[in-house]
Amino acid sequence: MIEFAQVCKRYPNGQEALKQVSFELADGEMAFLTGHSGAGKSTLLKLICLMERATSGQVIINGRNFNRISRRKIPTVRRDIGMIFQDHRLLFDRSVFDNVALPLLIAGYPHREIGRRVRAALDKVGLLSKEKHSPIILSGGEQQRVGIARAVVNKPPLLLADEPTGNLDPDLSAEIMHLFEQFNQVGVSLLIASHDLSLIARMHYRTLVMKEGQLVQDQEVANHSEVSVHE
Ligand SMILES: Nc1ncnc2c1ncn2[C@@H]1O[C@H](COP(=O)(O)OP(=O)(O)OP(=O)(O)O)[C@@H](O)[C@H]1O
Repeated sequence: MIEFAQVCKRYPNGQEALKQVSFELADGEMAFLTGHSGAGKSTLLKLICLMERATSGQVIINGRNFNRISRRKIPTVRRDIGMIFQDHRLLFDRSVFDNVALPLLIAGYPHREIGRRVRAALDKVGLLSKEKHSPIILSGGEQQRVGIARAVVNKPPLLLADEPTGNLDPDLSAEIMHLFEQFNQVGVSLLIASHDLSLIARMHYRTLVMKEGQLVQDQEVANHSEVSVHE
């Protein structure tokens, strides 16, 4: 699903955010990405959703070489990737329904199909009864769930989350993680960037650790082995 081979990212100001990063995430796998602030987690996710381009190396997502995707094709490619942010980036002057419908409107889905899919997504995150509300009156956890419904509404095979529980208390964070696990159980691949080491430890999933732009540890949970990438 995700393949990084010797990926480097240097921003125009000279900052080297990723240095020779290589890893693979299999179809249907769920993994965490962690590391200190500035380690390169967001940059890595941005390369996967084509918000940024690699300076060198290969980024291959779902069999497609992202180095070769033209600007014109970016919106089409992004439809296969759901993105969840810490600040959820909801439109407060639109209803919950309209926020979740946005990706489908942009993709040109027919009206009736939009209604059906939005309600299915809201049902999955437990917010069907709030479709007419403005997100501004919802709690932080509910707002995050609206963001998740928006990310999954067109059923992408891959979900990326950047600090999805950053503003939430432990119970709400666990709820959001449980939702992610449910998507994973039906075959969705997930890569979740998080600072929350205690939450990650409780979850027992593969964890990629970044430090100063390098992938320094790839901790597989299945066999409890720890692989040090850079000795
Ligand atoms: N658009 C940009 N232009 C220049 N430098 C950038 C840009 N975006 C990020 N950086 C730098 O690249 C490095 C990696 O940043 P990145 O946001 O990927 O880290 P992060 O691990 O996600 O950090 P945090 O946990 O604080 O979000 C940092 O030194 C950051 O200052």
